[in-house]
Amino acid sequence: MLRNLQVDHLQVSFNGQEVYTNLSLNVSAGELFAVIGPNGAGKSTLLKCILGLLKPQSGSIRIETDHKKAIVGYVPQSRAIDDEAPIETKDFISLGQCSGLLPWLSKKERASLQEIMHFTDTTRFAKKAIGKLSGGERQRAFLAQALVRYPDLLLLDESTANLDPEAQKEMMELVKRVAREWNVAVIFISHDLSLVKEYADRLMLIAPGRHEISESTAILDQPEKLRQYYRKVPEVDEEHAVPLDSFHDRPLNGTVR
Ligand SMILES: Nc1ncnc2c1ncn2[C@@H]1O[C@H](COP(=O)(O)OP(=O)(O)OP(=O)(O)O)[C@@H](O)[C@H]1O
Repeated sequence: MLRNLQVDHLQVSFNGQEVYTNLSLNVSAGELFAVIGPNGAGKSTLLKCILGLLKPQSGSIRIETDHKKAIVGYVPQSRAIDDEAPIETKDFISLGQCSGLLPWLSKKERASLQEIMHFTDTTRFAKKAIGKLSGGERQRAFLAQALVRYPDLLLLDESTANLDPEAQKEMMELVKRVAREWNVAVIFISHDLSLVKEYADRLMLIAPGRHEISESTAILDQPEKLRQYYRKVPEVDEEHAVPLDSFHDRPLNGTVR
């Protein structure tokens, strides 16, 4: 389990252009932390630094867990997949495991694959080619792939951006259960402030040259504050909520963790 993600005094620039000069934050187990801000603010750059894909000019990132090596799951916005890619969804999800494709999985890995596919409701299209899935189904498959190793930290980069409101909410309900029931720390980037208001515990607002952390989502009700970050303030729609029944009864035992 994650004890703490600590980002200290991060400085990142590209070709002499500063993205941030001194960015610090910490996220704890079980928390849903949102990162919001306009295009080009540096949101994805932060996730890339946490994933270790990008080396900051200075600063540090510590992922403290109660075991040896932190496991980080990542769900992208949407990734182009060849329509004809000859890989079934179950094999695609299985690629998130250390051993890769299904035939090589250990008994324990198979059990966790089965559990995660059940939890994410991907079992129903397990045999369908990944390239033939709808946008919503594909995002579920990406989420499942990010979960099969039971991550300590889950990063979502606009992972619900192309989904309809109901599918967005279904995905976020799953993510919330992962956070609360497994004590996983979640950082999610979104341009949908209604979704952020509904799901985030805390958030970071970021724009070129400035950022701040808010301890609650109440800041989203302050247009004058949002105007400091957005040229055009996105709407926060209170009526965004879509009722969901089916996702609350799906068990998530984590027995094979
Ligand atoms: N590899 C790179 N080389 C040069 N510049 C980069 C690179 N990656 C990001 N940038 C620049 O850094 C800034 C922040 O980019 P980033 O992708 O983190 O923004 P973002 O907030 O995620 O934007 P969006 O909401 O559009 O996804 C942008 O000005 C971008 O052009």
